[in-house]
Amino acid sequence: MEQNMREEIIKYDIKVINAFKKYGQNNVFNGLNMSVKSGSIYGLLGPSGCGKSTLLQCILGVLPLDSGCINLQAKSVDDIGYMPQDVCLEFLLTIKEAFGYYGSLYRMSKINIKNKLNELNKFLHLPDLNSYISEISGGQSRRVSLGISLLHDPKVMILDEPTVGIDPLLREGIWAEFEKMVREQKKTIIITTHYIEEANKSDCVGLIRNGLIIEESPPQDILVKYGTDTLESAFLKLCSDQISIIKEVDNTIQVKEKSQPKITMGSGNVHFYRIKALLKKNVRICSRDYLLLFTLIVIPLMQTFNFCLAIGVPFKDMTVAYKNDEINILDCQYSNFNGCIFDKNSNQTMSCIIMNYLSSHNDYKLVEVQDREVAEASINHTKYIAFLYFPKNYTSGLAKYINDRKYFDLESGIFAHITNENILFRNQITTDVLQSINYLIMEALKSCSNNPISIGVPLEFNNLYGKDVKSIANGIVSFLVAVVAFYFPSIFALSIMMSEKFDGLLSRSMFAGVKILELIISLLCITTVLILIQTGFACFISYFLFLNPILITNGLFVYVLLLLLLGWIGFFFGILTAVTTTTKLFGVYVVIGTAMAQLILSGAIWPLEGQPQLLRQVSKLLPIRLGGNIMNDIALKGWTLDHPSVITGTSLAVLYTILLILVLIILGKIKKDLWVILK
Ligand SMILES: Nc1ncnc2c1ncn2[C@@H]1O[C@H](COP(=O)(O)OP(=O)(O)OP(=O)(O)O)[C@@H](O)[C@H]1O
Repeated sequence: MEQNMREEIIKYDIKVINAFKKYGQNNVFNGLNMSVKSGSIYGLLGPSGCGKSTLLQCILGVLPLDSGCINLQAKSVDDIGYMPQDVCLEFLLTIKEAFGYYGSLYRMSKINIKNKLNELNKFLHLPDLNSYISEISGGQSRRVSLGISLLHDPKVMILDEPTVGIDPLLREGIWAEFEKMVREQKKTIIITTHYIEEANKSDCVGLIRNGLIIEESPPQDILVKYGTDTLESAFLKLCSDQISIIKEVDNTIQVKEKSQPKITMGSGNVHFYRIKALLKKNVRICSRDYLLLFTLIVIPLMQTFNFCLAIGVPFKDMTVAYKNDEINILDCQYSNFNGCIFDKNSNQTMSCIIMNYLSSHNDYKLVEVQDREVAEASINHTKYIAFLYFPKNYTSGLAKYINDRKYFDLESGIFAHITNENILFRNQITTDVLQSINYLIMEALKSCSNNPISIGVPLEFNNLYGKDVKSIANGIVSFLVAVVAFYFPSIFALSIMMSEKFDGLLSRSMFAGVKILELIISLLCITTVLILIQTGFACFISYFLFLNPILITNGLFVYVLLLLLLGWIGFFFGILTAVTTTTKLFGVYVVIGTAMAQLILSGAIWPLEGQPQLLRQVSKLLPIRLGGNIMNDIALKGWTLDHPSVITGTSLAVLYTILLILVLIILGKIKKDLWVILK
C-alpha cells in the first residue's frame, strides 16, 4: 500500500516492464524491468554484450520487443536526444554544418543553433568548428556526436557510452554539466558506461546481467546493501549470486502483451523543411566527394567521347598485302587510262585503278609482297587483313569478262584472300574491293562509249528513313545516352543510400524526425539535376560535336522525358540494391552487372533480331533497350508521342518506376531492417 502510494507520487520518464527479446536463439532480455525517474541520471551498467544498446533501442522503439511493455514519456522526437554508440555522422560535413543540419531538422533558427553550439562548446571543448568530421579524432567525433544529441535541448537524453575515449578531465566537466541539467532543468538522462566510477555520479544505477536488471538503486544504497566501499566490489558480490538469478530467470513467465513507443523512426507527415535540410546536406556531401563527382560527371563525359571516337568510325591503316603481276605499282602513276580496253592495241593496266581506289578511299596500307604463297600464309598470322593478287593478264581478262563472258578465264581475275578474324574487317574490305571493281567497270565502259548501266544490276536503293545515318554509331548512339541515363543515377543512389544505411546516418537522422520518403525525395531532386547534366553532356557531345543525326521534332520532349524516366528507374534500382545487399562492393557488382547485361541485350552491339525468340522478348522489356530504342526512333524516324510505340514504351517506363517504388514499399513493410541496420 505504502509502496503503491510512493509509486504514484514519483514520476517516471521511462518504465520497462517484463521485457523479452532474443536475437535468433540468443536471449537478450528475460523479463527485464527498469524504471527511470523523471529528473534523474540513470547509469546503465553491464558487461560487454549484455544488451545495453539493445535496451536503449527498444526504449526508443527502433527495435521491437518480443513481449513486454515500455513506457517513454515523450510526445515527439523533440523530447528525445539519442546518442548512438557509433558516431553516425557525415564525415564530409564540418562540425558547424553537422550542427546546422540537425538543428534545422529540429526547426531551430540559425541564431538558436549558434547560441546552443556556443553553450555546448563550453563543456564539450569541440575542435575548430570549421574542421571536417573526417579530420577530427575519435574522441572529438564522440564529443560532436554528444553535442548533436543535446543540441535541441531534449527532455529525455538516451546516451550510449557518451564518454568513451574522452579524457578524464573533460569527462568530469561533461558529468558536471549533466548534473546541472538534471538539477536545474529537470532533464532525465540514461547513460550506458563501462566506467564504474562514473556510475557513482548517477542518481540510480541499473546493472544488467543475464537479461535482467539485477540491481537498480542509488549508488549509496547499493554500497550499504552489500556492505562494500566501492560499486565495483558490490557488483562483484552481486555477480557471485548469479545462480539464484538464473533460477529466477527460468521461472519468469513470458507474457505475450507488447507495447512500445512509436514516436521515433515512425510514420508521420512529410515536411518540406526536412527535405530542404536533407537537400542542403546531401548537395554539400556530393560536391565534396571528388571520387563520386568524377564518377558521375567526368566518366560519362569520357565514355561518350570514347564512344564517338571509337565506335562506327571507318577502319584506318589496315594493312593489305598485294602482288601485282600486271604492273609495278610505282609505274601506275605513268599509266595511260585513255582509250578503250577492248581495243586490241590497248596497253591499259586497270589493276592500277583498284590499287589507287583502295589507297585513296580508305586509308589502306598497301604492302607489296614478292611471294604469293608467303602472303597467303601470313594472313593466318594476322599480319595482313587481306591479300590481293592481280595476274599478268588482268586487264585483258577484264575486257573479256565485260565483252564476252564465255571467253573469260577465272585465272585472269583478282584473287582476294580475306581475313576471317573480324567479320567487320572482312565486310569492309569486301565492300571496298567490290566498289572499286564496280567503279573500274563503269570507267572502262565509259571510256569505250558504252552505257555503264548496261552492266549494272536493275535495282535502286533508297532510304526509308534515317537518310543521314552513315555509320553504325549513328544508329545506336541513343543507346549510349540511355546507358548514361540509367547507370550513373543507379551508382549515385547506391553509394549515397549505402552510406545512409550502413554508416547509421539515416537512423540518426530518423531519430531527429526524418522520414524515409523525405530522404528519397531529396535524393531524387539531386538525381534529376544529375541526369539532366549527365545526359545533357552526352547529347551535346554525340549530336552536336560528333554530328550524329537527330531530327528536330516535338518528339524531343518525349526523348527528354524518357531520359528522366530511365534515370529514375536507375535511381530506384540503385536504392533497391543498396537496401537489399549487405556490402557496398556487392551492391556495385549488382549495379554494374545489371547495366552491362542490359547493354549486351539492348541491340546496340548486335540487333535483337539475332536473339532467340524468348530472350528477344525479355530483352525488349529491359529499361535500357526500351528507352534507347524509342529514343532512336525519335531521333532517326522523327516519331512523336502520337506514335503508338512511343506511347507504349513511355508508359512501360512509367510503370517500371512505379513498380520499383511499390517493391520498396512492400519490402519495407516485410523487412524491418530494410532501411536501417537494427542492432
Ligand atoms: N543485430 C543483431 N543480431 C544478432 N545478435 C545481435 C544483434 N545485435 C546485438 N546482438 C547480440 O545481442 C547481445 C547484446 O548486444 P548489445 O550490443 O546490446 O550489447 P551491449 O551491452 O551494448 O554491448 P557493448 O557494451 O559491448 O556495446 C550481444 O550478444 C550481441 O551479440
